[in-house]
Amino acid sequence: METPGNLFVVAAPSGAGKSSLVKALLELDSHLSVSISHTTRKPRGQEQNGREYWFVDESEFRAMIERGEFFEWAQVHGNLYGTSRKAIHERLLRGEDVVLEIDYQGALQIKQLFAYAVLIFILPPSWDELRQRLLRRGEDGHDVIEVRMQNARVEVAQARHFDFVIINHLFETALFDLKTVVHSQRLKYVSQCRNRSQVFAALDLL
Ligand SMILES: Nc1ncnc2c1ncn2[C@@H]1O[C@H](COP(=O)(O)OP(=O)(O)OP(=O)(O)O)[C@@H](O)[C@H]1O
Ligand SMILES: Nc1nc2c(ncn2[C@@H]2O[C@H](COP(=O)(O)O)[C@@H](O)[C@H]2O)c(=O)[nH]1
Repeated sequence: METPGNLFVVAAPSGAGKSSLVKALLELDSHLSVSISHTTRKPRGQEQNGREYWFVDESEFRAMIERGEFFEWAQVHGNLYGTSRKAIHERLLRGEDVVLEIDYQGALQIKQLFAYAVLIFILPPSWDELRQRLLRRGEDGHDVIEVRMQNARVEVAQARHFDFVIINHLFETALFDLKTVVHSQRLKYVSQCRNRSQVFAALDLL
């Protein structure tokens, strides 16, 4: 069996720029792929089923929970989101590196399962800039933005549980920081291999 690939988890308050950073990272790094989550949220304008998310209704999502199909799931901003086993298990087993773009609750669940996962938290430079980014993105209405701004206070307080914190002020600087974290983890990879296979064996994932 290959040694399981690296698992990177990127979390941030909504609007801090994690999707933009991960997208730019994927364009630079062909060894990395992103996990597609399931959500009960309705698709935004250009979003497509199976590209940004697998969009499902609540009964389907809850049936997946019952069947134990998620590595992690959480309620975020009033909707359900989860990472299915199917989304990442095979790829990790093939030794591929995978990045999850999920909230802090999911990130902490993943760390419990995969101790070697690298948790990265993206911070906005200020509350004001966070609100401006949500407004400029133009995808969410006023009420949704207010909920996300309130939740951001709770989310940012969790940054201390993460392995790395990156401030996304200048986009190119933050992208450089993210690339550096990914590369440094790959350098550590060899010493962790045995431990990693043991984690997979303990979870009956082999
Ligand atoms: N460094 C930056 N400076 C200015 N604008 C930025 C920066 N990074 C991202 N943005 C912009 O901020 C907006 C929010 O970014 P993005 O959608 O990537 O956030 P997110 O954290 O993934 O949010 P969500 O969790 O809601 O998906 C986008 O319009 C993006 O272009
Ligand atoms: N715990 C999980 N959180 C997830 C997952 N996929 C996305 N998310 C987080 O939800 C919010 C809102 O996302 P949006 O696309 O509606 O703006 C954001 O923090 C995402 O990171 C998941 O599978 N599990």
